Amino acid sequence: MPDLPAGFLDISRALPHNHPNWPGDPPLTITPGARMAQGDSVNTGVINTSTHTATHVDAPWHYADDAPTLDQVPLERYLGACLVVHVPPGEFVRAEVLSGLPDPLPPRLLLYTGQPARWATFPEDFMAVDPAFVHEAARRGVRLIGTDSPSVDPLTSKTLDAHHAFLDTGLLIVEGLNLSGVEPGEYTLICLPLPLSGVDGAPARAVLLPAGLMP
Ligand SMILES: N[C@@H](CC(=O)c1ccccc1NC=O)C(=O)O
Ligand SMILES: [Zn+2]
Ligand SMILES: [Zn+2]
Repeated sequence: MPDLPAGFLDISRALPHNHPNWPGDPPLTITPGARMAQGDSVNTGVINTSTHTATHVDAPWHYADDAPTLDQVPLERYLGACLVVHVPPGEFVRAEVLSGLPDPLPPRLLLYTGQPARWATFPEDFMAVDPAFVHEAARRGVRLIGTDSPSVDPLTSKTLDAHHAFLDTGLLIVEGLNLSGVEPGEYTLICLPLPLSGVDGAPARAVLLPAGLMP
């Protein structure tokens, strides 16, 4: 029984107990609740997670105290035409990656930087995004950028220059995608953050559909 209909791709990271998170953030935990084996009428569980676990979206409030929380971001921003781009190795995703790509670009850009499908430990060595890339993508019509990295800024950044470029341009961020095995090209993105209110972001289930299946 296939997980998804033909042509659909799950680009979400699996969420096992103790999934590693950003240094200082607790890992995802899934702990038992009720157990039928102990006489309860049902089995239940309790999930404890960072808003930034694995595949997740950042609301602008994550990086600006006067910016929208997740419930204030229209869901349609996470749904529709996108372009998956394979990025050459390096420390930062640079604007040169966009040369040779269509102008205007599709409204959503998903960056595959080579991150594996599973993080056994937190990937401290990941590609961040150069703020100039964000500005050039915005100039060419992009409204959302997703990455397989756990952040658009380097692990040790205190100034969060990339996040602030997203704030300045109004682009949205998806981090921790699982783009391993996804061919470059045009698709339709369905990215559904948990409907939490008053938060800085949320874990999301993201899939790709063949291009054109949605307006
Ligand atoms: N995925 C997050 C990582 C992050 O910034 C973060 C996550 C949890 C706790 C602290 C964080 N950042 C800096 O302290 C992000 O880049 O948006
Ligand atoms: Zn994040
Ligand atoms: Zn972020």
